[in-house]
Amino acid sequence: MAEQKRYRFATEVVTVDNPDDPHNAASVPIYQSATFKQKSATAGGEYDYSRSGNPTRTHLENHLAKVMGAKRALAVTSGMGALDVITRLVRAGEEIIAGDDLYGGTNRLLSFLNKSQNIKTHHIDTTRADAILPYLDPVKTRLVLLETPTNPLIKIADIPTIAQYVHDKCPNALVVVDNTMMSPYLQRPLEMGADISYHSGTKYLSGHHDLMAGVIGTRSDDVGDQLYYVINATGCGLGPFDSWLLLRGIKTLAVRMDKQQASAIRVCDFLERHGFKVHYPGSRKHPQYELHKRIASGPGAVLSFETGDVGISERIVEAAKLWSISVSFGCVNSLISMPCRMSHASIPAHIRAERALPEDLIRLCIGIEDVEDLLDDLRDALQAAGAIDVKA
Ligand SMILES: Cc1ncc(COP(=O)(O)O)c(C=O)c1O
Ligand SMILES: N[C@@H](CCSC[C@H](N)C(=O)O)C(=O)O
Repeated sequence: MAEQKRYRFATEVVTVDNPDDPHNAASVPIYQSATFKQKSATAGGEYDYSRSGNPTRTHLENHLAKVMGAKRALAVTSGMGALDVITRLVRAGEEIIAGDDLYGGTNRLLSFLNKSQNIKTHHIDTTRADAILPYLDPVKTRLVLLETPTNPLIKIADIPTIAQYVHDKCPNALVVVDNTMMSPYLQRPLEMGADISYHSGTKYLSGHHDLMAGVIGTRSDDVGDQLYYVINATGCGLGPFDSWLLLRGIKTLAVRMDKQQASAIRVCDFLERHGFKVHYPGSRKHPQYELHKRIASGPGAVLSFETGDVGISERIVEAAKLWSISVSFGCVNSLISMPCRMSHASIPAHIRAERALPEDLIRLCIGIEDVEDLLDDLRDALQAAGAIDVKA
């Protein structure tokens, strides 16, 4: 059979294959059904029960596998659900290695696994690839979990080098990359040696903050089967309506990201010109600017910055009008937040301090509004909070 022609990402992501539809529906239908009838007691079809599989979810998963460059993709009810499924491949007594800057909910799940199942996580500085070497144990290490860029300090991990170290020393360990902040449009962990790449589909993949979803991609059939087993056993597969919404949302990923990223570069430049310390891999001042450029095709649209004073940061966030005060990112609307008070509040204050997470940090998620309006609103908020003097 002739090989199917592959197109560039922006074409592949908007082209959802649906060749078997009896009516040639242009949009994949929502199979809003819990059960599927059988022809006889013994002749089961492809689907019997939506926990085990649903045609809308299958379409989504096939499409995700294509755009992620995965052998198999699986869709579940949230990003945390995705990590829960992945960590169920770890047994009591085995170990995880993860970053020391990472999403608060991820930190919470790793702490829970430590307390409830004796699965210890070593938190290391993932900006230095060789920092992992002393912790790699061929018997104990089961998962190496990387966020890059990290949430919220936007630190970069060298995925290919770390994956090489792990696979050389620990053949049974899986390298897992949380690719939420970049999306498969900008960064492709499975092509750089990661075994599993996962996303909070709540963010860029869907793009509109109208659903919760988690997405897991793997380049191994065996790992895919193990993950599917957990999803069916625990019942966290994504429902048909949310699968449809995600399938619809993902079609515009490339255009959204191009626009959001272009505006984020402007916002970063604006903040740096006003003297703020900005964390953004699109800035030449970012200590890992070159590394990020090697492993990703763009800096994305999330940045954080420091003001030097928690009170000033609170005033900035509260003075913004166009930027909604909200957790999450990846939405078409622009968001502003204080991670230590919001998305990362579940990390105990003393651990935030140990890991040097600045309490005054403000995180911005840049949406698709007119960038001049975003800059005007940010300028007004900074001015109202006394963080800049535009007349000076
Ligand atoms: C980097 C990152 N990974 C995973 C998650 C978890 O995703 P969800 O909220 O969809 O469970 C989040 C945020 O929630 C996140 O910021
Ligand atoms: N109350 C939630 C907070 C979710 S934060 C969502 C997102 N990942 C972000 O970084 O903003 C919780 O406790 O999990």
